[in-house]
Amino acid sequence: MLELKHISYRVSTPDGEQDILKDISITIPDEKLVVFTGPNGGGKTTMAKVIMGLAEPTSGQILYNGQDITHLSITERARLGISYGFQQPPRFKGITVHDLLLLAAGKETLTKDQCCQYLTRVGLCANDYLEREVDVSLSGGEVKRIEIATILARQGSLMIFDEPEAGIDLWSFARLTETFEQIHRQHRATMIIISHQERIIRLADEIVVISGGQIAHRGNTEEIFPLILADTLGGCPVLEHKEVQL
Ligand SMILES: Nc1ncnc2c1ncn2[C@@H]1O[C@H](COP(=O)(O)OP(=O)(O)OP(=O)(O)O)[C@@H](O)[C@H]1O
Repeated sequence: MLELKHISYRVSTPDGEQDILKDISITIPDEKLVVFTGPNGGGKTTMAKVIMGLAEPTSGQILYNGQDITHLSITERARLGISYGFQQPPRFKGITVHDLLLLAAGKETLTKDQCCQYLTRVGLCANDYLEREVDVSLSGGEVKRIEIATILARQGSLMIFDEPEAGIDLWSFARLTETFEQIHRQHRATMIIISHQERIIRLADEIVVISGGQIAHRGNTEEIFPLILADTLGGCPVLEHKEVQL
């Protein structure tokens, strides 16, 4: 179980202090699939980074399976089974896809068949990719899919995916959503997926709408979808009282 208690995250900007996360408390039970969604800049990625240890909260506490992990390093959290797939994954010159899968799986060897199983889940063929370097020669969508494959290879207990749909073609996306469904059905891990994609949102046990650094809404698909659909007009205080000529 993951528990965030009164988490705040404040940064200094040229315009002064800015509260990116404001007193967020949430409990995510084991084996649930929870989707964080909401408007751009709402604080979703920051939440994920705080959970993974990439950003230290200004105040509050994070518990994982009862253990206080607030001040643990990324490596220590990874050892506890927490893994995070970046919105924009890094590239590793000189490291092949096979090396990365091996590192992620924490094993001395992986057969081609095993690598193939992870890569197929994200729509990649081991024959084409295993010996390729994870460098600038790969497209954004390829790097993204390789990173997701490494998270699958890690087999952690809490997997956080940051916009897994970004840059991924429809065919690979369909396979990926099936993979999320399968992990969920087989109770293999807790998943937090940051997403704007209806198909992923519909997989969730719970949808958490994060806006303005706070949890704006929480609920299941039936409760949250109408709210998302009704809130498509947005709002801009500058334009509020003016007719815009386009
Ligand atoms: N270190 C920082 N310094 C200044 N501003 C920051 C910092 N980190 C995050 N922000 C700001 O905090 C807000 C929330 O960012 P975050 O990336 O968490 O949003 P998000 O909900 O994931 O957005 P998106 O849907 O666009 O990915 C944004 O306005 C961002 O510019």
